[in-house]
Amino acid sequence: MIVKVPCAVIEREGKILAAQRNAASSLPLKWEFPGGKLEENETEEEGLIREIREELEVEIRIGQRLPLSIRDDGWREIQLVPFVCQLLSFDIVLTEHEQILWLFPHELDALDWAEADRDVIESYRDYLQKQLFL
Ligand SMILES: Nc1nc2c([nH]c(=O)n2[C@@H]2O[C@H](COP(=O)(O)OP(=O)(O)OP(=O)(O)O)[C@@H](O)[C@H]2O)c(=O)[nH]1
Repeated sequence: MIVKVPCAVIEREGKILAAQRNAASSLPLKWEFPGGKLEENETEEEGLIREIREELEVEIRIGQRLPLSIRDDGWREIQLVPFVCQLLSFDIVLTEHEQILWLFPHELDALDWAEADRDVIESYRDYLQKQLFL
């Protein structure tokens, strides 16, 4: 079974939003990019907008799609689909996560990320590097 999970690399003033999963979830207290599994007939973008509303109660604008990061759970393949995003509203309310942090890209490595997210961080840094030469 393949499970698509769009997630948001949310940028603000040069920093990125990192979110800590709650203690009762799968991958408890691991850090991730907010997002979640798609519902039936949703596009990746629709699903991501819905998840960010549910989890953070904010609106986002979706930008560049980054490469998939794939994780084999044993019984399912999680395909993490990251998008670079901007906030359109700023009053974040955490409904599911333990806490969030805004970190500069070089600070991200210090957190205990979900395994699939390490590749996302790499892809995001590549993306930033390319932006510099546009
Ligand atoms: N939202 C999100 N999920 C991630 C990331 N990295 C990663 O491995 N995942 C995994 O992708 C799945 C996303 O599911 P979800 O957020 O919609 O819901 P969930 O925790 O109830 O899922 P689950 O109980 O099926 O594991 C989870 O299994 C989660 O562990 C990430 O950066 N963001």
